[in-house]
Amino acid sequence: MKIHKLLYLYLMLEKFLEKVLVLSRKDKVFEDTNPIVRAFEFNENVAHVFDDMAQRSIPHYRDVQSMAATLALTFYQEGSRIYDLGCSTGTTIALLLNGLKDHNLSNYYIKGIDSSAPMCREAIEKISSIDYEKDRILIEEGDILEEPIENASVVIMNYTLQFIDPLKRENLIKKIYRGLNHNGILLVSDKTLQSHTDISRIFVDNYYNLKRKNGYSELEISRKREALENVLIPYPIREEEELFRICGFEAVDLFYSWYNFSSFICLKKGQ
Ligand SMILES: C[S@@+](CC[C@H](N)C(=O)[O-])C[C@H]1O[C@@H](n2cnc3c(N)ncnc32)[C@H](O)[C@@H]1O
Ligand SMILES: O=C(O)C(=O)C[C@]1(C(=O)O)C=C[C@@H](O)C=C1
Repeated sequence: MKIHKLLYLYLMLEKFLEKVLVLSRKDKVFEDTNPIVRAFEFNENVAHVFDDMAQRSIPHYRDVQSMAATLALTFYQEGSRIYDLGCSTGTTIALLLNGLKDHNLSNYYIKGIDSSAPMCREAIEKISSIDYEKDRILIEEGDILEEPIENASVVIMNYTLQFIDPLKRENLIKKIYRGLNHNGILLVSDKTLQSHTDISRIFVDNYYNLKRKNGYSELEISRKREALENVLIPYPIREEEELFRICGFEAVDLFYSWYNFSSFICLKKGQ
């Protein structure tokens, strides 16, 4: 066989394998071919397809990630720690790492914490393809309610606070406030409620339209809604802002908002 024919076959095979890999990582957790999930969990099945799930279920996921990384780099203090609480597959950490490298910052320490072992494995695999000093990043399987926060200039908690027992949220935010250096920030993204139920309903309708547009069926949408009941507990935006304020943050603002999803920046002011 001629060499160019062999090369062509090789390229076709590579494309085919790429497609198989992408398809195997497609979120089918709530499809009718799979057993019903009663209560949503970040288990092996979810971790394996989480990147696809997040991109198709979280509005403007990539934009929020990149805005959070930009803000983190703006407030990062040389020699301090950056925490990613509920780091899942390490997407934010990978972005941060690339940003720190672009800015020639080398004296950093990043800690990603997640209570799901399969998520931690995915995160470790994702960042393994990036060149960095190994002792500058730690991905730890642990409970963010238990883990200490120390010498932090940036704490990121994207789409994680919504999964924490509401009775434990205040202590967690107070602990983060105490662990932050002055002029440090907490970035939080969550699904939120509006101040009036009529408006909340319309925003949720728009959210489900986005899921339909992103390829989820009615069955997948309703199965996931049921599985998330009492697992993901959203707060009204004003209440979430108030929570950050009563825990000490002197300045609280939105850095991103899309119908029923909001991203907050909370600043611990200087002395
Ligand atoms: C929606 S995902 C977060 C997504 C991720 N931050 C991102 O932006 O791609 C929520 C994560 O929080 C983790 N989680 C939930 N409760 C936790 C806890 N108490 N301690 C640590 N991780 C927790 C879950 O295992 C899950 O990986
Ligand atoms: O509320 C929903 O239906 C979602 O799918 C949202 C959401 C989230 O915001 O974390 C829930 C679980 C997954 O982690 C991805 C997206």
